[in-house]
Amino acid sequence: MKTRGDQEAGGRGGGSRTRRPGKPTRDQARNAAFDVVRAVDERDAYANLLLPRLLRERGITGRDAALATELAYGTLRGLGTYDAVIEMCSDRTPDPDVRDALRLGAHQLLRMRVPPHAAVGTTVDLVRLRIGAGAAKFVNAVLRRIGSRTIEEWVPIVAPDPADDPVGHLAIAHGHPRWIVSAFRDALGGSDDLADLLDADNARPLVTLVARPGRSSVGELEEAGADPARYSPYAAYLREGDPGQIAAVAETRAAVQDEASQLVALALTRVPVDRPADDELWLDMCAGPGGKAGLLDAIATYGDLAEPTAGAEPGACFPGGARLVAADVQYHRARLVWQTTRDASVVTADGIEPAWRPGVFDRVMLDAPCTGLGALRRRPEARWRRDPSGIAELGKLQRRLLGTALDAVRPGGVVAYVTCSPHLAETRVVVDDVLRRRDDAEQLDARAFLPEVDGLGDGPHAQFWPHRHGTDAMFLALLRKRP
Ligand SMILES: C[S@@+](CC[C@H](N)C(=O)[O-])C[C@H]1O[C@@H](n2cnc3c(N)ncnc32)[C@H](O)[C@@H]1O
Repeated sequence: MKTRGDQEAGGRGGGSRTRRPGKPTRDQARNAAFDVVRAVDERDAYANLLLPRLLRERGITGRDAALATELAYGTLRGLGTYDAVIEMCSDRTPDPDVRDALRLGAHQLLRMRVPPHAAVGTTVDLVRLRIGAGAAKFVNAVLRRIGSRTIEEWVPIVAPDPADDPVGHLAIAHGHPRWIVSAFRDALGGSDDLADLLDADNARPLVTLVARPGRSSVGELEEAGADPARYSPYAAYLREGDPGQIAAVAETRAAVQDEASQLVALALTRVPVDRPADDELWLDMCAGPGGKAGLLDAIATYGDLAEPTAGAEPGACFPGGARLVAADVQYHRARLVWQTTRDASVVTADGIEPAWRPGVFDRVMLDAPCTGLGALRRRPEARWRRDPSGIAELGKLQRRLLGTALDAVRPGGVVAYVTCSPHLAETRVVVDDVLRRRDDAEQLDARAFLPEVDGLGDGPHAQFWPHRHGTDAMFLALLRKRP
């Protein structure tokens, strides 16, 4: 694979080298994608924030914008796989900017339908202009080697043998860090769809909208071009177009919200709590930026206006008239909640040093701070930024917050413990630990409050999955304070 001749052509070696970051090339899409990949690598930029800005500023639209997006996001998702192939095809460690260009070229060669001569030629042109002639020669040589095989041929060469190391193999084959593959395998609990999950994580999620009841309707979103969703009675899928252009979204009567986020909030409102609805007091304890609070606020006020779902308990639709308090420890996030909700009382408050008296709430939503491993498909680079070292610290915070959430509900009241992560150390282990230490709470079968959704696991909690439900991998446990 590696030849000595490449050594001279490689990396920084000699030749005229000009570095002109941001200098436009005629290939605007590749230029923008390169800038995004560089910014993510060099200064921890967020691709999903930077790319739309670059496209706007440079007037890149239509097919070019779609190409830039696929190039940047696909390259970032597949970094682990591409780096393994690049290493096999290079005789030296490329400088960071050269490596980013190689990653971009590798993505085109291995996962896009770009003809090989175009993938190599355009990447070499970009490197010549942006980095230098010596680097361009090196990139040309490495990309030609990469293009000599398909991704299916490369994987068995660069990945561990699946028989010896199935997790290591999947990590390289599906572009995920090994520790995340291992955490997903544990959370799936022996089912054989781990590769499907990793594939789903590599696909761009559908834009899902929520029509907040009493303020908007799925019908209104359908008129704006969305399709009714699979599970949530308040959700609609927007297959194309900018959600910000929809009047209901612009007026915060509707919003972009993953379907599982809607369903976990809805499940909390469906648990009977044996108190007149208009006496009920609800708390969203970690509410920022306000997605779930926006839906809870509307249901608390107007009620669950959807047709009762087949299999739902009679009277399971909340009739409305309750009050919601929404809290977040960060002032700027509490402000976002205030902008999203209409009737809720919003406070900046620390859930572990409660600003409220114990035992006053009927329903508490605890959407706990977590690793966010369940939403990796939303941020292409996120999987490479996370590391497992924070999980123990987060676990301590999650346990304390769940303890104070249980303290906050009155006997007979209910707590929804939610994470946007399927990692067992953030989900079942936290719930089991907290319940083991106290005898005033019990776990309900959360699946019973989501009769419209199957495949949520063995219970009593409910675990959503991107490959099964098309949602984020959201976890829900429902805990009742014993009367
Ligand atoms: C997963 S996010 C919540 C997302 C939100 N429920 C939604 O649907 O938009 C977790 C939130 O918890 C907040 N948080 C972290 N520690 C907290 C604490 N001790 N008390 C209250 N909020 C906290 C964070 O600021 C963050 O906004």
